[in-house]
Amino acid sequence: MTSPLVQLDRVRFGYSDRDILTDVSLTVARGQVVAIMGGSGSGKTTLLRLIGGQVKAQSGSVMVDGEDVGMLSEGPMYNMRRKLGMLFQFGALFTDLSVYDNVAFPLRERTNLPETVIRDLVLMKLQAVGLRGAHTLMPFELSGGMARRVALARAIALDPMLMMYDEPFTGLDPISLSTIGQLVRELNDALGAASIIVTHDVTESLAMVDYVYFLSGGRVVGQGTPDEIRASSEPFIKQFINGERDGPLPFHKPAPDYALDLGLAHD
Ligand SMILES: Nc1ncnc2c1ncn2[C@@H]1O[C@H](COP(=O)(O)OP(=O)(O)OP(=O)(O)O)[C@@H](O)[C@H]1O
Repeated sequence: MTSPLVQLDRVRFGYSDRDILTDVSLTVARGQVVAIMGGSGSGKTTLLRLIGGQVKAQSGSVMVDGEDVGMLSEGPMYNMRRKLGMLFQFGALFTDLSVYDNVAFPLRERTNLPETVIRDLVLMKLQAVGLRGAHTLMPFELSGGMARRVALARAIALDPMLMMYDEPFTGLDPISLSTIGQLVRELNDALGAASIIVTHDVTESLAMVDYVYFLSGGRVVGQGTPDEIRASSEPFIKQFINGERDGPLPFHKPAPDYALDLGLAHD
């Protein structure tokens, strides 16, 4: 059996004295699309940053394509990052560059390919997201959904082996949202890559991912295939799936007594 493309083993990470992830283990196999879900501030984006090598685990290991990301020196780290594609919620396009030049940007920055080859690659990537016909447009001429698709074409320009998406569905109308969801799946399969999606969008992601991890309190508190997740009786997973405001994940952050805080309490 080949080793997983991404493997986190008992990872602990915190900012200064505050632990964000206390003990996280997960794997992403080649070909898989995996969703990471969890409440706000549960450390989902931090997890992507650990995989991308922007931050280092304080204990445990983060392996990507057989390499321990926390141990890489500058050169090997650069080479590893070159194999990653990232698309963030506000991964804005360069507003003064055309759609074409936005997608060409990483190819010009990171390769020595001649312009004729870059042209073919840009048009192929735009074709893959259905926007070859929009290559002369400027970002201000695009709808939100189109802009997201161009950003997606730019993120896959270098044929990454691992795509990471942070809230790719946020702020999109239902049609654009499902288009992006299907594209994430199609591009993953066409590239022979693996993809990790951080999302709150349960319905959309269960329709297109292979596996889901739920994060809470610095740990993985639930995991499974979409069918297993839908059938789960775990209170945390049910709260998430049903969009219940209160449950194991409390709506209220711990706070002083309300009446006391409002100055209404009497002795
Ligand atoms: N650079 C930083 N320095 C200190 N604390 C940080 C830093 N970045 C994030 N945090 C804190 O770490 C915690 C986890 O943040 P993270 O962005 O990983 O959560 P998240 O699950 O992605 O949240 P959301 O769904 O709200 O985006 C948050 O409480 C956040 O305030």
